[in-house]
Amino acid sequence: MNNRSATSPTNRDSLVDIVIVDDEQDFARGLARLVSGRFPEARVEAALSGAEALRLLAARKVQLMITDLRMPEMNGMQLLTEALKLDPDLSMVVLSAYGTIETAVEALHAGAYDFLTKPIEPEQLFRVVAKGLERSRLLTENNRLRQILSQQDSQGELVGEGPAMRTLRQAIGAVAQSDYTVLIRGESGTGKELAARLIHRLGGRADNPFLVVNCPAIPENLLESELFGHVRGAFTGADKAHQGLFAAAHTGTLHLDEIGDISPAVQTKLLRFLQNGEIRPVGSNESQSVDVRVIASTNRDLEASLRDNAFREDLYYRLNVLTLTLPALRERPEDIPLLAGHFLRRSCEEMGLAGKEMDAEVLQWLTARPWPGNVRELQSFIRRLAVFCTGERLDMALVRRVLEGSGQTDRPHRPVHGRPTRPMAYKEAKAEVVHAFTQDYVRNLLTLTRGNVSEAARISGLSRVALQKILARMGEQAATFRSQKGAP
Ligand SMILES: Nc1ncnc2c1ncn2[C@@H]1O[C@H](COP(=O)(O)OP(=O)(O)OP(=O)(O)O)[C@@H](O)[C@H]1O
Repeated sequence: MNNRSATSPTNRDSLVDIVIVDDEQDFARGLARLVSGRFPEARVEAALSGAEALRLLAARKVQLMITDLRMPEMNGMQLLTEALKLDPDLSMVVLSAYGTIETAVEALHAGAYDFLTKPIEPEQLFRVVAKGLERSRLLTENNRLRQILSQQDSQGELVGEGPAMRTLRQAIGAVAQSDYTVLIRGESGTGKELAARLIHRLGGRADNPFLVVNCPAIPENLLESELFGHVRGAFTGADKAHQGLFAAAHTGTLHLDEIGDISPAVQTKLLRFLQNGEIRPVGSNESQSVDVRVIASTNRDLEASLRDNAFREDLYYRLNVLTLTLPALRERPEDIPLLAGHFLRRSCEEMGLAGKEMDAEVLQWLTARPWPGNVRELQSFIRRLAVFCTGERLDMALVRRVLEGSGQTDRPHRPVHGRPTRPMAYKEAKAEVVHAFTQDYVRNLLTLTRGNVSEAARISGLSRVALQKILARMGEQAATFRSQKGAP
């Protein structure tokens, strides 16, 4: 019997499935009719044996199964066990005419969701079915969220199908098979950390720790003890011994991000580790061996640092065993549509929104932009578009709104002429010019200081906080400027 509800076939995916299992045909059909009358959104089927119920279950997603306990061949308890093996999320309700409360409790222990006793009282039946369907809806929602999270975990994928990305993926695969030190080079936001994670994940250390240290983010005098640890009393305030990141990454991988920024003292210690696999905690006379693969990355011109004696040559050669260079996004514009689509899908999933589409014009515009902040900048721009898009399509009007909101324009470069762009009130005109001047000034200053906000604050006489606020209004990050060429 197939008690379809009135829902049209095109809506079948939104139907919920309920199966009623009883060897008494009339009873099973009667119950199915009763449930289907009350729950028109459900497709209710009767199965006359445990085997038939399992076949239905194997063929499609069933939300709720109501089964009699006493049946020939496979009884209700056996069906319960087998059904939950096939689908642990299934809401199983057992029915018993003869059972005592013990049988019901036994069924609950075996994983049944609820039980009902014969003769069935319709209101009680409807309550149990409604609760079971709600449970099933929540489990489905949970699974959806879990899936999104696991996709985020495996965000590992380096998106891009152009020749540069293909070559890079091959190189990553090859490098992952070895255990040598790797140096990843590339401008800020090109995916160096992503590449480092991928090397770790594809290599023999995948099940062991992967730790990342952003070297410039840790004050210079603390970096040494953060990396190598310290003994108690090593310096003022060291009232406890501290295990460093090298020890914590033992058997795994340590990603040293922005290696070009480390002090000479840390360079020396790092070199010692790369030469003999030993570290010495600050304040200790004893070295200890650790098994760590180092993946270093930098957006700096290390060769220039060598010439300026800011970076040790011997360390440079130790690090430079295997080098990967990540291309800037403007060098591989062919990947922009794919990346944009990928980030749009992910943003919509993260915000629980239905999928959105991008107008061809928007894709063209995105592809023509220079993206000085590389993939990171593209990613945050697409996120902003997704947040502000109220409909299903991302069009150029939305792009312009989002740009205006962050004080940018859709023209790639806007020269400041010191005069307003259209007839307007004095106050408004002045605000526009000041706004444009501030943006150009801050961009210029950060380019010159290579993204160093403290130095930019010192030169400009603005506070760091004020500078950060201006940057936030511009939708920029200081890191974006680290890789750009500037004087000196
Ligand atoms: N090819 C890519 N595919 C998908 N996402 C990417 C890709 N490249 C970069 N991303 C994303 O862009 C963001 C920036 O990447 P990542 O942090 O790896 O860059 P980076 O080069 O290490 O930057 P920085 O030098 O500033 O530390 C991350 O969210 C990352 O997931």
